[in-house]
Amino acid sequence: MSGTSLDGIDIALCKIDENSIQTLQTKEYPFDKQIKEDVLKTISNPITLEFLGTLNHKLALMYTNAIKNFLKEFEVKAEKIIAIGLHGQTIWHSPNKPYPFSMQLGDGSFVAKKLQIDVVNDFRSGDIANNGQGAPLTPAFHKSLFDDKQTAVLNLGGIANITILTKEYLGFDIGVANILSDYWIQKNQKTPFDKDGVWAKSGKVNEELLRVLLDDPYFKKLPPKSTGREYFNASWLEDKLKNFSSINAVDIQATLLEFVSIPIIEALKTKEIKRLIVCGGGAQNKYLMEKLSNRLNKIKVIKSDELGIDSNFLEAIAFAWLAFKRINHQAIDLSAITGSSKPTILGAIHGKD
Ligand SMILES: Nc1ncnc2c1ncn2[C@@H]1O[C@H](COP(=O)(O)OP(=O)(O)OP(=O)(O)O)[C@@H](O)[C@H]1O
Ligand SMILES: CC(=O)N[C@H]1[C@@H]2OC[C@@H](O2)[C@@H](O)[C@@H]1O[C@H](C)C(=O)O
Repeated sequence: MSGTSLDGIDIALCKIDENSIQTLQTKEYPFDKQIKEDVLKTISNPITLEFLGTLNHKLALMYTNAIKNFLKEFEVKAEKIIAIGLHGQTIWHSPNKPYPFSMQLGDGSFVAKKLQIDVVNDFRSGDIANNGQGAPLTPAFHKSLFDDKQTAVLNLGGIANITILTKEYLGFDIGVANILSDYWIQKNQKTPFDKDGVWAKSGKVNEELLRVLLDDPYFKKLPPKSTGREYFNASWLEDKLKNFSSINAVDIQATLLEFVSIPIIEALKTKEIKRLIVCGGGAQNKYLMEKLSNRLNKIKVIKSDELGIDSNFLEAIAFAWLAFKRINHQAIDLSAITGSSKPTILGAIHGKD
């Protein structure tokens, strides 16, 4: 799994059967800096088809090398692995246009042939073909793990997505998690992210800017809805900041963190939920977790680690599960989440031979 944060490649080795999933090993590998630049360039600039094809290959090579290292380090033979669930790198997600699509790069055939392991990728196109958003897909996995009717699961990656498991089953992309605060701290403090939310905590929320950020039409849309870096990105933020040149950088960071938490609180306030299980890198942000706990005072906010699932790897584990579903020809019903018209077998198989 490599997600919208472009911060690493998460690998999870899982043993899965119909009724259980066991995670045997996990490890994060670095995301190549030049490839990260190429992905960002692809999202924000016109590029040639040659550039796109080359990036498709470079990502495949990076994933192949990471998996090779993983197998070596944990002494796992390729022939022991039934399949790799390869999310790929989302470069454009456009589910609402007349010709909808979601594009993930990282050539699956290349990875399968080089590693001699079957690969499942392109998990989102089938859902979109059946009139769904193509995202988020992990709610189906959250439901299989935690379905006790009083739970919500929150992923705080680059984008934030929620799964609500009450009498109603709901899931959608809430909005931004770390994309904008990562950008802002990289620009102003030259560090990759705001560790534990310390910088945001030292600033003061600017209510006027907050109102402008929250005024974006995405927050007024009803689910099913999904979004990504092609919408919430550096240009989006810089555009909103045009009339706020006098605010201190640290106060902008504080406002961005508040901007992350408010739509989460809004999404949960009318729901009958007793616990919120948080995963994704943002679960490590102590200040954000503190804020959520304080504001959602009737809801117990925990990290998925407390339930035995490493919060940094829950998405990677989900894609192993999705690959299991594809290999076993099992359709997944995401109609309540993505708005798809029927249960769909998600993913494309690239054989090792
Ligand atoms: N200790 C920490 N304190 C604050 N933030 C953290 C910490 N550790 C990680 N993060 C944040 O988590 C981000 C990475 O999250 P994650 O790996 O879940 O994203 P992703 O999977 O790429 O995104 P998505 O789920 O949108 O595809 C980092 O970019 C950083 O902002
Ligand atoms: C198009 C795309 O890559 N979407 C990601 C992104 O990252 C978080 C959120 O936006 C979610 O919708 C999705 O990822 C997870 C794995 C999902 O499909 O559930």
